[in-house]
Amino acid sequence: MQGPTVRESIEAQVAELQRSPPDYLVSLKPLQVPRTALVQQEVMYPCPEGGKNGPWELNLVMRGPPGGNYVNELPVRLEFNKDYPAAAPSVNFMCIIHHFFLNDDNNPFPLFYESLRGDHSVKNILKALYGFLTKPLHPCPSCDAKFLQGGEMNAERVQIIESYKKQQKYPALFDAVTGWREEWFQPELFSALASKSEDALRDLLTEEAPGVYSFPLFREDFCAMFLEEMDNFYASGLPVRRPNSMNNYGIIVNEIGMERMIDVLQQQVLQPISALLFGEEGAQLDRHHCFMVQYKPGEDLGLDMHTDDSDVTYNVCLGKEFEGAGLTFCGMMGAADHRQVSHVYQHVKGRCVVHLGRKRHGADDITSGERRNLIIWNTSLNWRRSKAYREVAFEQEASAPSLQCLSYTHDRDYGIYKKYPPGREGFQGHGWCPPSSSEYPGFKEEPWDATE
Ligand SMILES: O=C(O)CCC(=O)C(=O)O
Ligand SMILES: [Fe+2]
Repeated sequence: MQGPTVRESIEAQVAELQRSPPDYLVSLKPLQVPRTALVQQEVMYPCPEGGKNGPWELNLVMRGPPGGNYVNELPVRLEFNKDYPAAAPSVNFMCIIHHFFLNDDNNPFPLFYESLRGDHSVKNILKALYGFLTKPLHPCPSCDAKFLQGGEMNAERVQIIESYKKQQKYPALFDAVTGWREEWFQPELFSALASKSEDALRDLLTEEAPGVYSFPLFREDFCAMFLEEMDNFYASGLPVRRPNSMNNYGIIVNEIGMERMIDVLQQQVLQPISALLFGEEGAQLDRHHCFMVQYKPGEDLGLDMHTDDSDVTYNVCLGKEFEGAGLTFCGMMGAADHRQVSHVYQHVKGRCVVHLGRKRHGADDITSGERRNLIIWNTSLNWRRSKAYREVAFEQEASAPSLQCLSYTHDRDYGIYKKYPPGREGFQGHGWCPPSSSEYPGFKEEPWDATE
């Protein structure tokens, strides 16, 4: 007689947990086969139907102890493979969390897995995770202090979100249980998604340039409502987290309570489009960084050429009225034409542009009015683990870069061609691009001490 399969043994544990969940478990989804699997360091997709040999993923939501620093709902994913239970599942926090014992990818330090002492039952892992949210993994004065510091950062973030709950103008924008309303979307997009037809979706996509697509996303009244909510947050006086070091204006919407709502948008709307357009990078979107940028004369005007720390980027224009502010695209990071201009996209309110994060792009200066765009940087766990992601090959550039594609934050030859924008002179001499093996014939590096 055969014993239970790995899958059956995990499912039996899930059923038991559903029957008698610990207090800290908020919800537990059924075990499922992920969209992608990593085979021999390459992303393979889709996972074999039925998932007889794994991998499997278990998605759950839990919280830390009452009165502690992790009282918010925390989505967690456990990834199992066929070597379970000998091999522990990998644990991923699928959300923003500040915790000293998590690495940059939100995976617990190896010490966490050691603390399981070989007991890889789901129940024991959840118990250990609850402990992880309660006390330092490694008690010593230095770790105690860093654990507390991470915890306080987390609690401060949660506190801002909680305070804003009472002041939201449009609570529907934060209600991930009801989710995204049909009337917020451009009707043709909603119908294409509802039909689940790839052809219908494809018909809505305009290829603006190689690897750059646009499609109708939000209705104008939704854009207006969203902007009103952002202005309402600014007026609340609560601290605003800026999108990145290059933006003095704008806001990370995941920091004001929209993170779970963006999860829903990612899975219901962005995922099918990404899978259609970008078979590897977009096959399985797992996490996101979502923010609104804003530009107007007298404030930030545009954004230097760059690549995003995103696998698939969605960028939708919310308004208001403006002139200038094109989005200039160049080549893919590492490609011979990385710094050759490819296309200048003109934003249209409600319309979304989608591209790989590794496509070099920059926002041209606005000349009048005000522009606000909502940007979603999507990342894929398996794509980031793959060899293709980790080992970017840099080809030799064929010729000098297009002037529009030069980046003062990235390039070693910016000053050879252009004057640094006022206040940005300090970047001179700090560029890394192109790497020395990729220089075009006749490449000249700007000197460290050149002034203008
Ligand atoms: O302003 C835009 O439309 C693009 C901004 C952007 O590329 C970014 O924030 O990464
Ligand atoms: Fe960008």
